[in-house]
Formats: sequence, C-alpha cells, structure tokens
Amino acid sequence: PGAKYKDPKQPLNTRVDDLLRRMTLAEKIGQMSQIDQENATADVISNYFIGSVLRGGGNVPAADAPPEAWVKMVEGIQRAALSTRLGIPVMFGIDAVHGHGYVYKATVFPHNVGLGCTRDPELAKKIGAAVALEVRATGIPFIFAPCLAVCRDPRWGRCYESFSEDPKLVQQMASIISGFQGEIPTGGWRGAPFIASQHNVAACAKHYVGDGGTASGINENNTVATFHELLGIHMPPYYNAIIQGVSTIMVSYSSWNGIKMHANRFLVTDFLKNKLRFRGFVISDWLGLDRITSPEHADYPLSIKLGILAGIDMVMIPYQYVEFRDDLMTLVQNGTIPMSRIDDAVRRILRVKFTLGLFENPYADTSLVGELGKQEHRDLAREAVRRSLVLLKNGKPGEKPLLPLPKKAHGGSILVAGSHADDLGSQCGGWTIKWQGMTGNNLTAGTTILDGIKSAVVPGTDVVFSENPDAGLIQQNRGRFDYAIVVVGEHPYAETSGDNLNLTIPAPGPAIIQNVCGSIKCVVVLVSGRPLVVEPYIGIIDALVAAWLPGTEGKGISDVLFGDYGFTGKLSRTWFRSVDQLPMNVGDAHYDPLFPFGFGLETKPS
Ligand SMILES: OC[C@@H]1[C@@H](O)[C@H](O)[C@@H](O)c2nc(-c3ccccc3)cn21
Repeated sequence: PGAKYKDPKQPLNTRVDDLLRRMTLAEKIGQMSQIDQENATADVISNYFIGSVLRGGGNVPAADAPPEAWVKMVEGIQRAALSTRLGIPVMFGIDAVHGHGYVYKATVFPHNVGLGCTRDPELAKKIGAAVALEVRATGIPFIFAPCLAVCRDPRWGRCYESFSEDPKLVQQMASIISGFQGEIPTGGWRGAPFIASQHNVAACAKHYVGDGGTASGINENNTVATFHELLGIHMPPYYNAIIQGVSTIMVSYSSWNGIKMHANRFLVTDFLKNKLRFRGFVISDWLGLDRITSPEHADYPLSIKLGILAGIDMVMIPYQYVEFRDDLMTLVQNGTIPMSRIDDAVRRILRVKFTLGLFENPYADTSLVGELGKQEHRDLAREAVRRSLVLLKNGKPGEKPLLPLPKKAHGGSILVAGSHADDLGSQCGGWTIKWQGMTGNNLTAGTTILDGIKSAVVPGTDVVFSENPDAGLIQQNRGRFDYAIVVVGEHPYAETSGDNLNLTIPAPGPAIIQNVCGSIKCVVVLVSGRPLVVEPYIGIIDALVAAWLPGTEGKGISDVLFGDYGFTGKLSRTWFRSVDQLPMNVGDAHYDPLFPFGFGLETKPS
C-alpha cells in the first residue's frame, strides 16, 4: 500500500510521524525554508526541497494580472515541489492584511485601525471569510494576517495595522482569524492549527510579541516593559488567536528589554509553545534572523543558531537559501542544534500542511476565480467603511449639526476639495498593489470618495471639485456653495517609512482646511492611518470625520455623510492634543486627550 503519510484516512500524527522519519536532514531544512517568489524557480524549489514561498516585493505576475495569472504562477511552484522524492507540497504565503491588497481588482477593506472602530467581532469574521475566498481565488492557501499589534504610540508607521491601543478590543477583533480559517468547533483541541475547508486559509498572528510597544513608536525598535506589562498589554490577543486554532505566528523584529524577539527562547519556546501550548508553526519575519545582529547578516551562523534555538520553525530567509541550508546543516552536524529541535520545527510545519489539506489539494480550485472582488464582498467592505467612520465634531457650539448633509443643495452647488477626495490609492493606504501602496486612481478597481459624493447627491445639485482651491476664488464664490467637503490626510506608507514624530496633516491639507473652512460651512474628512494634529483647526471646522484608510469602497463614506446610514463608529485609539503627550493611552494616569478612546458622535439615518 502507499506510504501512510499519503493516506488521508490515517490520523494526523501518524502521517506526520511517518513522513518525518523518511526525511533527510536536507529535506527537513528545506521545509523550514521560505523564499521570495523572485528566486523560486523550479530548480531551486526541487533542489533545496523548499517548503514555502512568499510574495515579497516582486512584481510577477504583473500589478494588473488577473486571478488566473496568480493561479498559474503558484501552480508552477507547486508542481516543482511535488516533483521531489517525497512530494511534500509547498505553502505559498502573501500579505492579505486588508483584503487581498496585492491583487488587481481585489476588494480592499478598511485597514485594522478603522475596523477596530466598529467593535464588531462578527463583522471581523465575515470580512475574514470573504478575504479567504479572494485569496483562494488566486490559488494561495496562507496569509500573513492578522496583525495583532497593540499599538501604543501612533508615531509608529504600522499603527494602522493595529486594531487598537486597547488589548481587549484587539482580542475582540482577533476573531477575524475564525473568518480566515473557519470557526473551530467548540472544545476543539486548543492550540492545534485548525482550517475548516478549502475555502479557508492558514492565518498568521503577528508580530509576536510587543511590536506595538516600541520606544516612540520607532519601527523594529525596543519595547521596554515588565513581564507583567507585556502580559497585560501585548500578549492577550495571542490567547484568542491560539484558542481559535491559528495556524502560524510570526515573530516581531522588535526587542523586549533589549533582547531581540527573534532570539528570545523564553518567549517563543518556554511561553508560547510550552505554556500556551501553541502547536502550529512559528515563522520569522523577512531577514528576521539576519537582523538579530547589527549590522544585519554580520554573523549568519550565529543568527541561525539563536533563531532556531529560540524556537523559530520556518525562516523567511528570503534569498540566502543556499547559505541558510549550509549553515544550518553544519550547526546540526556539529551538535550545536539538536535534531530534536529540527524535528519539532518540521513536525509543526507538516501538521499545518496536513491540516490545510495541501497533500490532497495542492492546486487551486479554479471555480473560485469569481470570488475576487465579488460585489457581495464589496458590499461587506462598504458596510465596514460606514461603521469604521468616527464623527468627532458636528456643528460649532450653539449651531445646529451640519451632518447628515442634505442631498439637495438649495444654492445649487457643493464644493469638494482636498488631495484625498479623488485618490483611490491614498484611501487604500499601504499594502495595496505595492508594499508601500500607491497614489492615484489607476492601481485597481474601486470608488473614490468623490465618486461616492457625486452618486449620493440628487440630480441638479452641482458637485464642484477642486483639489487645492485658490483662497481668492473661494472668497469670490463663497455664496455659491451651500457647504464644502474637505478630504485631506496622509499618503500611503508601510513600516519604517511611516514612522513620524510630528503627526501633522501633510501639506497642503492644513491650507485647504483654512482656505475653505474659513469661508464656507465645511465637513473635514481625514484619511489617515492614525490620529493626526487637528487642534489648531478644530475651531474653524464645522464637522470632522475620521475615515482612517477605508479601502476601495468609497461610497461607504458618502452613505454616512448624506444620512443613508448614521454614524456609529467609536475611536479605537486616543486622539491626542499634541504629540508631546505621546505615548498616551486609555487607562493612563495622565490622560488629557482631544477626543478620548471610545469617543464618537452619532447621527440617525435621515
Ligand atoms: O511581507 C512579508 C513580511 C510581512 O508579513 C511582515 O508583517 C513585515 O514585517 C515585513 N516586512 C518585510 C520587508 C521589510 C523590508 C524590506 C522588504 C520586506 C516583509 N514582511
């Protein structure tokens, strides 16, 4: 009869044990290797027994490739893996962190900072399930999401990837994992990876642990905290992830009290694997081992020794797969790294692959291509946009509320101004088509905020759009406009490029606010990954809406501005007065925000 590991009727552990004992050291190290797709040729995959490939910065297939092209690319990689002696399928991973953002015409959902403002775990689950279908439409079974960072300082360039500053809210929204992977049956075996079906994907809780607590929000820096603080603030979401059967956990670049997380055996092995009983696999971040030393890659054998002995199971190498294989082989052969550690890593990786059903279904289900960007998913994203918006001001003191706006302008015209009114890329933010995101309207299929406004007003109401209107012109025409909608904010960024110590609204935002709101009743819609400095302008603004990074469904904003739906969102983060106050989080002794955590005005549907 065929080998036991190939028999789906065999118990999982039997399959794992049967396969493991057949593997050579080179094949085991191969399974622990994740390489960037740019160097994932058939020869490399088969000669190095590569276990996983990721979509890194590359651009194959093209930025406007259809799902079929993604399926074809992943299939080629898989075919090479299945041609090896043991035919262990490869696992392709991608950052689907707010929908399948890298893929042309995918539904792009609000980034996590906005989802946190909905405070709705059930919505998070629905989004996770929709994203899983869109990812599977491209033949990919593994995503590097969700980010469970508890961002404690909005100066961090990745704060928008965090659901909240409050660990309890992050724990609630971690339910997105049950959408990605499917809902674990109650009383499911805690800690073991769970994936319900071929319409689900393996998720990755990241970045373990304390990524959102670094000094001044400096990316990849040091999180100073007692163990009690670490457990109280940054660890809780991982309990929820493990209970839901999260398949993988990614280690953070950051350090805890000066110790690199990628070299932290106490937290990765003693605590996560032994105490919390996590039984999926732990993956490094990109060049995570190399960055244990400074300069990075200064002593790769040392990096590998520290990282693997800390408990890392799969290494996102992503290019040095020859050096990694050679150095790790040597470290095992000279006894520095025991074979038992290698076997633990490979056992965990195989457990996830068997649980994913990869051995039975190594290739895409091409009947799913229609799931990509499906209208039903766009409608769900539009609902998420509506519920993520936070109304911070609605009418000046003693004046009646400005929102909801009338769809019919009695003076005949409304003015829409600002750099972010008609910029799909900026409303999506980072991790969209490109790692750093893009500006402009040609990156993918979606609806800008301006599009939404135009489709919301009644015929006869003239929408005048001027990205950066001249102050004089506004003065001359001020009587012409019933009100103005000013849409400004941040341009896309990701990771370190988003680190920012002043958090001012980028120019020409402030000038546009002053020019327009100084003359016309205005609602300012802020498109940003985090709270920004608004106190200097709050007096001249009639209404202020935090829209975060809403994604492709811009109509979600006009739905609420014009009263088809009421504002319900509540701040997932404290809105500071000045950056001098940072870090400042709900529960702090000295807490003097402009708008507190949980704040949000409400309106009724009109
Ligand atoms: O995209 C894979 C992972 C992603 O999942 C992690 O959340 C993130 O920390 C990350 N940074 C890089 C990356 C950083 C610098 C240069 C090139 C790539 C790669 N990655």
